[in-house]
Amino acid sequence: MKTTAPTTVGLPLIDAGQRVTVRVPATSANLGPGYDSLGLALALHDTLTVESLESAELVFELSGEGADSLPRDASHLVVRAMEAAFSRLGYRHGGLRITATNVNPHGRGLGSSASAVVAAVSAANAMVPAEGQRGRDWILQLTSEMEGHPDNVAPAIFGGLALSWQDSDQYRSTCATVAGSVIPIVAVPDFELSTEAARALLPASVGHHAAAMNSGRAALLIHALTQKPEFLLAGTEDYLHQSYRAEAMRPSAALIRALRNAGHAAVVSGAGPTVLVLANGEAEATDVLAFIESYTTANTPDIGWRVLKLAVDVEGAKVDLHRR
Ligand SMILES: Nc1ncnc2c1ncn2[C@@H]1O[C@H](COP(=O)(O)OP(=O)(O)OP(=O)(O)O)[C@@H](O)[C@H]1O
Ligand SMILES: N[C@@H](CCO)C(=O)O
Repeated sequence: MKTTAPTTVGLPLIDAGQRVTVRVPATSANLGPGYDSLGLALALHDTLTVESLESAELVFELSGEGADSLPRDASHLVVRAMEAAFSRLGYRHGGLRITATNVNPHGRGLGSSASAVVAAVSAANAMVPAEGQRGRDWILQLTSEMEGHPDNVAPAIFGGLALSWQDSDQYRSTCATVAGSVIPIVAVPDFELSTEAARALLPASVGHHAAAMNSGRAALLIHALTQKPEFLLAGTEDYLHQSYRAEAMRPSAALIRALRNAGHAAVVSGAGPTVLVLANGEAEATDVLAFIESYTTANTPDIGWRVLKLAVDVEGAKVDLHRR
C-alpha cells in the first residue's frame, strides 16, 4: 500500500537512494523494583530497513508481529519517530520505503514500541549527512522523550543491563555487565495490555515505607544481576507497580506468585502481561521451563503462552548504512 508522505517545507532534503538496516533487541523493563529505571536487552530482534525515495511516497512492507494491524501511512510509529528525528536534526525526507520484520510481540511488556522508535530514530540519524549525525546519547534523549521513560529505549540502544535516570529534562543511562549465569525466560500470554492502560492503574503517590523497601530491593537487584545471582529472588521484590496492575493481568500475576513461591525470580516484564523469570544457571532454567509448562497446563488451560528461553543481548541497536 502506498500513501503520500508529509513534508517539512524549508529544511534540506536527505539524499534519495540510501538504505539503512537497524536490528534492535526486545527489552524487559522494571525487572521488579526498577520501575522506569532498569531494563535488560533480550536476544529477540526486530529488523527495520528504510530506503529514502525520490518520490514523495510512503511504501510499507510489513511482516511478522503487527503486519495485519499496524497502519500503513504517516501514523505508523516508525514514520512518526523518523519525522521527529529528521526535524530535530534539521532535515526532511522526500519519501520512504519501510520494510519491517517484527518478532517482538506488541503490547505484551517486551518493549515493542521502544524497539520501533529506537530503530526509526537510529535509521533517520544514519541517513543525514555525516556532519549532522548525532551519537547514541542523543538517540537516548529523543527516544526517551517519545516513550516518556528511558527504561526500555536505553537497553535497546546500548544492549545489556541499562540503569537510567533523569536529571531535570535530560535522560541519562549507564550499562552494567550481567553475570554469565543469568538466563532470562519469558512467558508471553496471548492477550495484550497497553502500557498506557497499565500506567493508568498506578497510584499518584506511595507511602514512605514502600519507597524505602523498594530502594533496598533495587540496590540488591543490581548486585544480584551482576555478581550474586543467588539474591535474585529477594532482589526482584517490587513495591511500586506490580500489585496495582495485577487485576489487569490475573493469569500472569498468579503465575508469578507460583514461580516465586517455588523459589524462582519471576516478575512482570515491563508493563505486562509477559512474565519474566531470571534463572541462575541452566539447571534452574530447565526447572523453570518445566514449572511453567505444568502450571499453565493445570491452571490456565484457556490461555496460550509462548515460552522462550532467551539470552541477554549485549550489542544493542546495530545500524548498517548502504549508500547508492
Ligand atoms: N514495530 C512496531 N511498528 C509500529 N508500531 C509498533 C511497533 N511495535 C509496537 N508498536 C505500537 O506500540 C504499541 C505497543 O506499545 P506498548 O507500549 O503498549 O507496549 P510494549 O511496548 O509492547 O510493552 P512495554 O512498553 O510494556 O514493554 C502497539 O500496539 C503498536 O501500536
Ligand atoms: N516502566 C514502564 C515500562 C513499560 O513501558 C512501565 O512499567 O510502565
